[in-house]
Amino acid sequence: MTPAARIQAAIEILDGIIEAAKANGAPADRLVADWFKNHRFAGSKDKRAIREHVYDAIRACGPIPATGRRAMLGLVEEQPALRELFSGEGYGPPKIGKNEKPAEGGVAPEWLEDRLIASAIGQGEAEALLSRAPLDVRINRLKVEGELADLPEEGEKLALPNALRFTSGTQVSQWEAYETGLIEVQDLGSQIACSAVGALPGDTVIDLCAGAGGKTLSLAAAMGNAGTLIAADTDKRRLSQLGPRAERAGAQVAETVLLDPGKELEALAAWAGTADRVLVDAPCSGTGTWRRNPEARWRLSEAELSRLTQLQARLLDIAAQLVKPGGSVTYITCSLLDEEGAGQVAAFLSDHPDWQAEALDLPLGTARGPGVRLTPSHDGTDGFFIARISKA
Ligand SMILES: C[S@@+](CC[C@H](N)C(=O)[O-])C[C@H]1O[C@@H](n2cnc3c(N)ncnc32)[C@H](O)[C@@H]1O
Repeated sequence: MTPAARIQAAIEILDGIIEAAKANGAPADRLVADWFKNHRFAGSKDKRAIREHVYDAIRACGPIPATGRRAMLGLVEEQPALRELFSGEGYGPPKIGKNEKPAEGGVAPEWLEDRLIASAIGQGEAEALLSRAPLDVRINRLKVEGELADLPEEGEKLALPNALRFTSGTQVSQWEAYETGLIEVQDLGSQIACSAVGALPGDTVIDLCAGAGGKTLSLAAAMGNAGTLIAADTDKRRLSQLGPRAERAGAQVAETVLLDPGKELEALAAWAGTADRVLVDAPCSGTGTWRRNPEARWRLSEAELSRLTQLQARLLDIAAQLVKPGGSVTYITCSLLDEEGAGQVAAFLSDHPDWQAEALDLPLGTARGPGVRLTPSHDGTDGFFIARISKA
C-alpha cells in the first residue's frame, strides 16, 4: 500500500470507530483487527502504519469528531507532513478543500475536561493521559523463586520488586515465560493497587469486582495460595476467563461467584462478616486508562458517569458488610476523577463514622483525600485512586 492509501484506510477505520463509540458498539481494537481481516492485501508494515495513524488521530481529537476524515485532518494539524498525502491520487484521500475543517483538538469533551480540572488534573497531567503506555509485567511468585532468567528482552526494574517494564507494543504474550505463567501482563499502577490490599497467606479475601481476574491472580500470589480467595463479578463472560488464567498462573482460587446485579449480597451471604480483606475494583469511567483506550473519552457521558458513581457507592456498602471486625476494604478505581475516588470514599466515611481511612505505605503516588492517587505523568503508571478503610 502507498502511504496515501494507508491514510485512506485509517480514515475508513476511524469512521467505524466513531459510529461504534456513538452506539456503544465494538471497541476500536476489534474494529482495527476486523478491517485487517477483511483486507488481506495489507502487509505487516501497512498494518503497523495504519494502526498508528488511527490511534494518533483518536488522540488528536478531544470531543468525538464528525467523521474519520475530519479526525485525520485533526492529526494533520499535529503532523503537517501528512498534508501532501491528501493528493486525490491512486487510493489516497481526496485533496483537502479550502473550507474543510479539522476536528476539534483538546484532551476530552469539554464537560469532561472541566471534571478533570475540578479534580486537580492540570494540563501536563491531562496530556500525559494521551501518551503511549509502556508494557509492564508482574513476575509470578507462585512459579518463580529468585531471579527470573532468560527473558527475550531485559526489562526495566520498577518500584515494586516483582514489576518489570518493556516498551509499548512488546509482544510479551508470545514469550515462553508468559505461556508458562511465569509472568503476567499488569500495569505497575494495578500491581501497586493490589499490594495496598495487604493480603497475607491464610486470609479470607473477596475480590468483589474480579472481572477476568487480573487482580485476583495478583492476590493469590500475595497469599502464596494459602487461604480463601473468592472472585465475584456480575459478568459471566469475564468471570469465566479466570479459570484458564488461574491454571496457567498456578493460582488457586477457592471459588468464582457470579453475582446478580442488585442482589450481590445474596450470593455472598456465606461470607458476610467473615473476610479479612475485600477488594472493590469498582467499575468506573476509566479516565486513568486513556493511554491504552483513548477512544474511551468519546464514549463516556454525564449520565453514564452518574450511574457509575451510584454503583460505586453501593459496592462500597456491600464490601463493608463482608469484612469481619478488624478487616479492611480496599477501594480502587482506574479513574482520576474525585467523584469516583477521593470523593466517593470521603462520602462513605462521613456516612459511616465508625469507619476510618488507613495510612497506606505505597512506593508511588500522591495523597488525595482519604487515599492515594497515581497518575501517568507523576508516577508513570495508569491513573488510579486507592484507599483502604476499616472499622475503627
Ligand atoms: C474495573 S473492572 C474489574 C477489573 C478486574 N478486577 C481486573 O483486575 O481485571 C470492574 C468490574 O466490576 C464488575 N461489576 C459491575 N457491576 C458489578 C456489581 N454490581 N457487582 C460486582 N461486580 C460488578 C464489572 O463486570 C467489571 O468486571
